[in-house]
Amino acid sequence: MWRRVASVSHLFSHSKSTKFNQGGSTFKIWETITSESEIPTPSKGSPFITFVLGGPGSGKGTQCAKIVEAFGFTHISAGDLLRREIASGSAYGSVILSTIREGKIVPSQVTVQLIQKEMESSDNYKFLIDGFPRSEENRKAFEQTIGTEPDVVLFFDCPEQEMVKRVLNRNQGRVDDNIDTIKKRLEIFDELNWPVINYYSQRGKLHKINAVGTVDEIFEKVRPIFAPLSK
Ligand SMILES: Nc1ncnc2c1ncn2[C@@H]1O[C@H](COP(=O)(O)OP(=O)(O)O)[C@@H](O)[C@H]1O
Ligand SMILES: Nc1ccn([C@H]2C[C@H](O)[C@@H](COP(=O)(O)OP(=O)(O)O)O2)c(=O)n1
Ligand SMILES: [Mg+2]
Repeated sequence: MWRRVASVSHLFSHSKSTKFNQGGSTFKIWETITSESEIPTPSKGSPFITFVLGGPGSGKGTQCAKIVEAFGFTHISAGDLLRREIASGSAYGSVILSTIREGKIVPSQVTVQLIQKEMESSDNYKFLIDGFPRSEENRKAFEQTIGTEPDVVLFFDCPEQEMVKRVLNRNQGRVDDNIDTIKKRLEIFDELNWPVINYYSQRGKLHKINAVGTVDEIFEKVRPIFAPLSK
């Protein structure tokens, strides 16, 4: 079991918006991306954290379900937590809903606090954090609040055309699964996610996976990454 001692209940009351400052650069430095990083050995005294990155419809959630089944992780989907917050009628629900509908990113303080609550209430120590961090602001807020970096970062690399096709066929009644919002989400992904991908690539933590193929074919590329872990 993993529990963090410090409280972050101050986050909402002290939260302030932070402007993204990417300077227009997209950091598409493929040469630095490795898929052969060694994964550290997990220990039950500290959390073992995997971030799962990829554009909308790249198959993050689908592959997370397979990883949970095979390797016993707890799946924390940032998008699911935000949708749950909307459905619960929380004070932040309407802001979260309009942000998601516009294809934008919810302020990091909100998302990180929801993730932290999930981690703290889990008896597991192996976490898959899906759809997070989506920006450098997300990444830094997690590090500052949780006080740790991920052990492994997966990046599902999928062509835009394929992502659009999958999202339009997803059929889960999501407010952001329509062509207008998808276009905005892809633009924001391109602008804000690449710096995060580049950051973890440089730190030797990134595993880039070609996300085209059947679900099982893709999982066979994921499996060896976690093979050193037992369930
Ligand atoms: N390899 C795949 N090939 C075709 N469709 C897929 C594949 N993986 C997932 N899907 C489908 O594409 C849609 C998006 O997948 P999902 O896992 O929700 O992606 P993400 O979480 O990255 O947005 C879902 O309807 C899912 O069933
Ligand atoms: N770190 C995050 C994750 C999701 N969100 C918001 C914005 C995203 O477009 C929506 C949906 O995210 P989700 O991960 O469920 O979306 P996909 O599975 O990639 O299609 O939630 C966010 O603001 N910050
Ligand atoms: Mg998803």
